[in-house]
Amino acid sequence: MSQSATPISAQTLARLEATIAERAAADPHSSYVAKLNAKGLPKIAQKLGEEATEAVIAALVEDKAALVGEAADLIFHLMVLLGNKGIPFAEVLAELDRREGVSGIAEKASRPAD
Ligand SMILES: N=c1c2ncn([C@@H]3O[C@H](COP(=O)(O)OP(=O)(O)OP(=O)(O)O)[C@@H](O)[C@H]3O)c2ncn1[C@@H]1O[C@H](COP(=O)(O)O)[C@@H](O)[C@H]1O
Repeated sequence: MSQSATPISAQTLARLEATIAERAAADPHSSYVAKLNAKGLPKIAQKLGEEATEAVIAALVEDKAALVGEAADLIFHLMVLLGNKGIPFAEVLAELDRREGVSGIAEKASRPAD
């Protein structure tokens, strides 16, 4: 892979975000994303909470395969919520990048000087 190529994981999330945006106003009878958006923000938020709980349960019962599935459901529903709120996923990634920079600086500051 060339240095400038987008990593697979980022491509996956970008593709999913585009699909969610495209499906938001589709027919709720043929699209789960459209069905959720038609029900509104409280329903999307409720589903996100349910998926988070299911992920926690899978982790606590040590079912790794189930946890992978629940984690995918959780990320998917988070992306539907962000889409409904008009927040690009890139903003979340930028916030994570910013924190990485902040903690990197804090780490350096806590190290004794040479
Ligand atoms: N990644 C997902 C995805 N993950 C989970 N789900 C759905 O999320 C739901 C969660 O399971 P539940 O049992 O809690 O849901 P449910 O009982 O059907 O839902 P409710 O009646 O409670 O609302 C299931 O219906 C899953 O099919 C998803 N649905 C869609 N996608 C992606 O979104 C794209 C667009 O989907 P459509 O909008 O359906 O075209 C698809 O191509 C996929 O890439």
